[in-house]
Amino acid sequence: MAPMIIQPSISVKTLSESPNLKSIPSNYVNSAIYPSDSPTSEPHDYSNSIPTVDFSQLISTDLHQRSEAINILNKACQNWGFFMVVNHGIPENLMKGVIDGTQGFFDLKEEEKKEFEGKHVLDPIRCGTSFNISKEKVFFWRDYLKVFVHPHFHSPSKPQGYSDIMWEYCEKSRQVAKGLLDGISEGLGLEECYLEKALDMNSGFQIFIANYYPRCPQPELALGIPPHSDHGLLTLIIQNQVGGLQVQHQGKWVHVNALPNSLLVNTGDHLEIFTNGKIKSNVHRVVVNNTSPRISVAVAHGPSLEAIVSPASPLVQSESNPPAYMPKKYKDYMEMQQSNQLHQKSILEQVKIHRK
Ligand SMILES: O=C(O)CCC(=O)C(=O)O
Ligand SMILES: [Fe+2]
Repeated sequence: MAPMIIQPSISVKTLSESPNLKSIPSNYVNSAIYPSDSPTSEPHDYSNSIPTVDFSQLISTDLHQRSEAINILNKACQNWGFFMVVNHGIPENLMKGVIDGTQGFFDLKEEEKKEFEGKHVLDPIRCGTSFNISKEKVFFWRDYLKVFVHPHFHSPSKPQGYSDIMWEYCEKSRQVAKGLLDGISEGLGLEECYLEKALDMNSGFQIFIANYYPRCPQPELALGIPPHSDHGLLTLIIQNQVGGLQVQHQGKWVHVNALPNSLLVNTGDHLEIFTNGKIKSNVHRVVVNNTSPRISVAVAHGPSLEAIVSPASPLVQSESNPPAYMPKKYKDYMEMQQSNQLHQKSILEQVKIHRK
């Protein structure tokens, strides 16, 4: 008998909890549509070479230590677009609290979660399943909650205590993102605060994305999130000890084995635009498994939604290195990414200037 088709009006968490689910519905089979994206292509074992940035060195008053950390950070951005951050100062129990609160959110009843469903991609609180079910033919094995947390803080009213913990975590996460962006600015030969000022980071857009990837009976056929890049500047990710994130490096998939209590950091499309391609946004995906549900929280940091972003003028030269991206309002870019299908760097391609 052909597997049933399920319209995802319910969460994939609820679907995965249905008794005797031995196979996935056919409209979750990603391998049919994107065979090259499918998790069966073996990840490359580069995991031990993922760069690590020591945040305490980056903010050290010892100039030698700081310049060494800036060097590691900038190489990581240019060669990988991905790195782990240790000694970041975010308390372990706060990170655990965020993950526990997120579990509590996804454990709410379907009717309770419906309250936070949202209608439009610019609604400040939105939960759902897959990425964009109105555009997708095949769905992803993932439920999400997306909340705008800066410059105006929003949060779902349930579960109890989640809002406070989200607020505290997002504040701390912004401090780490600022330290990293200052270091990136300096590494590019700009003033430390150049990027912060140019992109009006005091009103910077910060979004809290909680992801739930349930156990999957046929993990080799499904995907948690397809290969994509994030829209902002930097995304900071934590997870519940369960792996699944893979990053693309030199054309190969690398499985991320996170160091305990580290933050996982991705470069986003706006860092690529701002640096005129010197730093590329990282392409990553999430694979699922048959044994343990995975929870991740990705907090993305971007320019002000009103900022019109183009390559930074000190990083372009009209003759040798002309601007390679068209100016675009960040809000319009974000809206475009969220309203389409998520696939590779398809939105960035639309602002790229192709010269002959
Ligand atoms: O779950 C993860 O580790 C990554 C999630 C992700 O890529 C995203 O939310 O954009
Ligand atoms: Fe992502």
